[in-house]
Parts: sequence; structure tokens; C-alpha cells
Amino acid sequence: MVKSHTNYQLSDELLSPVLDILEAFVDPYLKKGLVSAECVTALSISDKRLQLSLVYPYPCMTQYRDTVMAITNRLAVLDAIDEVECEIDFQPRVYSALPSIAPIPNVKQVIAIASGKGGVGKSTTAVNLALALKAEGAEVGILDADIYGPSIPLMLGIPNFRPQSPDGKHMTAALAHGISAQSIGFMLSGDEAAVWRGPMAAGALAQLLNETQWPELDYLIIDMPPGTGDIQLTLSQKVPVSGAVIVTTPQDIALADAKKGITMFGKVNIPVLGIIENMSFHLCPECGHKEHPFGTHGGSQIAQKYNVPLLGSLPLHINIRESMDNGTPSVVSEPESEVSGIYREIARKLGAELALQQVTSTVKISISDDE
Ligand SMILES: Nc1ncnc2c1ncn2[C@@H]1O[C@H](COP(=O)(O)OP(=O)(O)OP(=O)(O)O)[C@@H](O)[C@H]1O
Repeated sequence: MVKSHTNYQLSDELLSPVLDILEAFVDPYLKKGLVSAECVTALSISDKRLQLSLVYPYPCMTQYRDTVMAITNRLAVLDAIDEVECEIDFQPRVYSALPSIAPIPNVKQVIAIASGKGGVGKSTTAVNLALALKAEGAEVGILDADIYGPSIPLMLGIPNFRPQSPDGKHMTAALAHGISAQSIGFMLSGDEAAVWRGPMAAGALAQLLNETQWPELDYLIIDMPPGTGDIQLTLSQKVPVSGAVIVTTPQDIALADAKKGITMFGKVNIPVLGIIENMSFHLCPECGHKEHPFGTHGGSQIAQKYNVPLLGSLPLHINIRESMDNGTPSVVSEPESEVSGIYREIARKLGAELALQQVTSTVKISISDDE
């Protein structure tokens, strides 16, 4: 069946085997064939040279080369095709789990990164994840909503940035390592925000979010304040969030708090896209021995119990801390390292989970239309 968003200019005779081959290529993250996943947008042929356009709903630029090679090899078995020219693009939709809240101008999707408890590495994960999404081809911004300990200015190496207001209404965002950033830490000195009560803090954050002049962004990452209290709840109700991610360590206490986080997002109808287990294991730099200082399998157990994906597990690694302290997070300072590979894998999974959420919500709408 030819869908409205597709432009297939092949004879029926050729179209059918080409689509069969593309459908047999199952995307590892969407878990569907490329045709069912609606990634195949255009097909044409001239002089036995097939032109194929793929549009992914999640960013996966580091995989393009392998994907093109694999597809080309499979299509080359057809006699009618001598060469394949494959163009790949990434185009997320505008999507919020809370459609009653006005969208943020220029921002397609908002991802809240939360933790039930402080110190589990939420900000470290949020920053590396934002940079990993960028490395996979997305335009990304990050809002430091960790009002009682804004750490993103230091983590991105821009502690002295001060927003400007060219129009007297909006503030500029900082640009670091290719991503945009805004933080209460750019405006307040020392502990000024630490004395704010919940509603004041949530109000200030909503203002910071809405009054920032964000450039065109595919994803805005919000580094939430740690915990599951009033500020987090209010913030979740004021921001058009597309989905949330919970960062935890495998420790019992952190896991108990992560469960509270899942429950909190459930209350405000924000889907939890997955759990990231941080400081999951320690690799001895001397002998390579793997230790589990905070216990084992905690993240995967709660992921299973609450039926949310475990997006990935990060080691406790000195380079993660040191590169953050230097303002050049692992994903940019050591792009070829195993740790950066884990962050990029999580970024692809997260983008795909968001895309799948939208499919689920579209299905719900079309069912009610038929009634
Ligand atoms: N996987 C890791 N390996 C080594 N150090 C880490 C790792 N993750 C985080 N850290 C370090 O742990 C400390 C706390 O991390 P971070 O500030 O990201 O936590 P947080 O959960 O955001 O804390 P809070 O919520 O209190 O602001 C930092 O010094 C950071 O560099």
C-alpha cells in the first residue's frame, strides 16, 4: 500500500520486491521493518540506479553508514538494480504528552531527566545524553532546572556566560559543544535560589523555560531538581513534556526513590521512557575486574516491574567525573570511548522510545475517530 507521505516511482513489478527487502530490514530500535516503521519515503530508479530516501523518527547518524551498506547489499540481488543511492534524514514530529499546555516556541520535544534522590549522577547523565543526541544528528538544548544545585554551567565549561535580552522580553541561551543551554546558575550567584520555596522555584523555572529564546530544537532536555516533591510535580504540570527518563544507581535506597519518580510521572500522565542505571559497575583500571559497588540488577528489576525499558547502564568511571569537572563531558572529550558509545546507544533508544510513544498515542486517536 502506498501511503500519502511516500513518493514511490517504481513499476509495480519492481516496487514489490524492493519493499519486501526493505521490510525485511528490521530497525533495531523501532523493532519494525523499515516500511512498517514508515521510514521509506521515496523510491525512484533511472539507468538501474535506485534512489532511496529514508526518514527516521529518531536520531541515529552514527549508524547511517552501516545501514546504507546493509541495505545496498540486500537490494543488489535484484537484477533490475545495479547501484543504490540512499539518502537518510532524521525528522522528529512536534509532540507533547500534555497537549493542553502551550508548546515552547521552536521546540519539538521535551525530555525530563529526573531522579528520586540527589547525587545519583542525574546532571552528568542529562548533559552527556544531550551531547549524545547531538552526535546522533539532533539539534538539542538543555535547561538546568536543578535549582538548588545548578551544575550545568560548569559541566559545559561556560560558568561565566550571562544571558542577554536583545528584545527586552526574551533571554539568549548559551551555546556549548554544539548544544544550547540555559541555567538559573547563569543568573544567580551562590546560594540565592536555595532559599526559594517550592511554588516560587517552580514558577521561576517555568519562566526561565518560556522566556528563553531557544533556537530550532528537536529535543529540549530538562535536568529536573532531584526528588519527587512539589517542585517536580508543579514543573511536570507546567511544561509540555513529551516523556521522562529516570536516573538511578543500583542501590536499594536509590531504587526506592526511582519508584516514587515513576509514580509521580504516572500521576501527571507523562510517560516514563526508560530508566538509566548510573554507577552500575566499576571496572578496575589495573586488572579489568568488574565490581558492583552498589549492588546488581536493581535498575533492570524495577524496569521490569514497572514495564519500562532499561535504556542502559553506565560504569562508575573516573574519566566521567574528571571530564565533567573540566567542562568537556565524555561524549565530546572521548567520542571513541566505550562510555561515549553507551551514551549514544542510550540516545538512540530514547529517541526511538519517544517515536514509539507517538505511534501509540496516534493509534488511540484513530480508534476514537472511528467510533
Ligand atoms: N558514572 C559516573 N562515574 C563517575 N563519577 C560520576 C558518574 N556519574 C556522576 N559522577 C560524579 O558524581 C557526582 C554527582 O553527579 P551529578 O552532579 O551528575 O549528580 P546529580 O544526581 O545531578 O546530583 P544532584 O541531584 O545532587 O544535583 C559528580 O561529581 C559527577 O562527576
